[in-house]
Amino acid sequence: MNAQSPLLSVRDLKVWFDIKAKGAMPWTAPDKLKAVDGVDFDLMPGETLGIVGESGCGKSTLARAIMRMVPAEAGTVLWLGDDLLSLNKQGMRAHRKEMQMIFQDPLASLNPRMTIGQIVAEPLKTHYPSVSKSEVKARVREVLDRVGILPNMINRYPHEFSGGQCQRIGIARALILKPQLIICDEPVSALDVSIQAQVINLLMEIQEDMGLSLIFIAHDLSVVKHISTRVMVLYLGNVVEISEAEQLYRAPGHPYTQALISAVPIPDPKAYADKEVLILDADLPSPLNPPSGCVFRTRCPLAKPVCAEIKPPLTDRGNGQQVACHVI
Ligand SMILES: Nc1ncnc2c1ncn2[C@@H]1O[C@H](COP(=O)(O)OP(=O)(O)OP(=O)(O)O)[C@@H](O)[C@H]1O
Repeated sequence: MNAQSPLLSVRDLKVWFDIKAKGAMPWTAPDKLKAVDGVDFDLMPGETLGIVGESGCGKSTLARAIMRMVPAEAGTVLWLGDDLLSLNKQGMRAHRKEMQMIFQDPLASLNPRMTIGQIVAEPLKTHYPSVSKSEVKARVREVLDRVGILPNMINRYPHEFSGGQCQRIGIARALILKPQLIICDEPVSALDVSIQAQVINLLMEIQEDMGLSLIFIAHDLSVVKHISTRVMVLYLGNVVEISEAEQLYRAPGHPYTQALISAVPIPDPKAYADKEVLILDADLPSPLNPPSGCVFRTRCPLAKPVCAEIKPPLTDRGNGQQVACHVI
């Protein structure tokens, strides 16, 4: 067990969006779309937490709520002891430089009218306006070099780079403020498989060199396996499992994690004959009207009556595994 204090502690975080039904009268109250509905987790210094789950389960919304890019309905986000959700703009600004984010579409996240030198320098200039021009230039060259972009490219524009290079530039922009946490929201989903591995290896090297913590969001379980210390599985805005990565892949606890793991392709085609693939038959319910009790129960092959009545709490099962399930 790690005796250090967490860098980040998220407790009962809820992000609900107001949605007006089509054709609803102006005076009718909006429905609540529960994108994130009571998420708890800790992130330790130097740890990489993978977050996985189907499209629409709330991964990006969770990341954006931590960064205060969307407002939370309830909960706390303790960052080095301060609750980010109760800070004013100025208080939040002081912490923003400690936590950075990189996004899925590398080209779209870079301003097309700025050179890559200007893009990478911008956060440094914004947070430290008194830093000299020569110091900014030196830092920009240093971080570009660190991510494998030649410093003589500094005056080029984003469209002159490939997707993988644009993601490296995004990483350099995140690194220039020497953050303690980088939240990576599907950073490799838009890249070719061969380039994905290069970007993941780069993130792992940087993480180790700088002692950074990473939150790494992906659809693909095989992507997070390589990079994560622990993996958190989300389903309809709820955490169903948080486990040490090795444990999660070897012996997934929650029936939903078991289904996700069973669907991961394996390199040896002969092994497919013995591989049992669990198919989730019913459709993903709407977060506008989530099932009562356990949100997974409508697709769960093991569901019992209690699952419709009581939401199962996330409980420690030993071996670094926490699972929210009445049955397992
Ligand atoms: N600004 C918004 N207004 C209304 N609903 C939203 C908003 N942002 C997200 N949602 C809804 O919240 C739910 C969670 O979305 P989110 O993008 O966080 O999921 P995700 O797991 O990141 O999905 P993906 O893997 O496709 O990116 C979805 O039902 C989505 O439609």
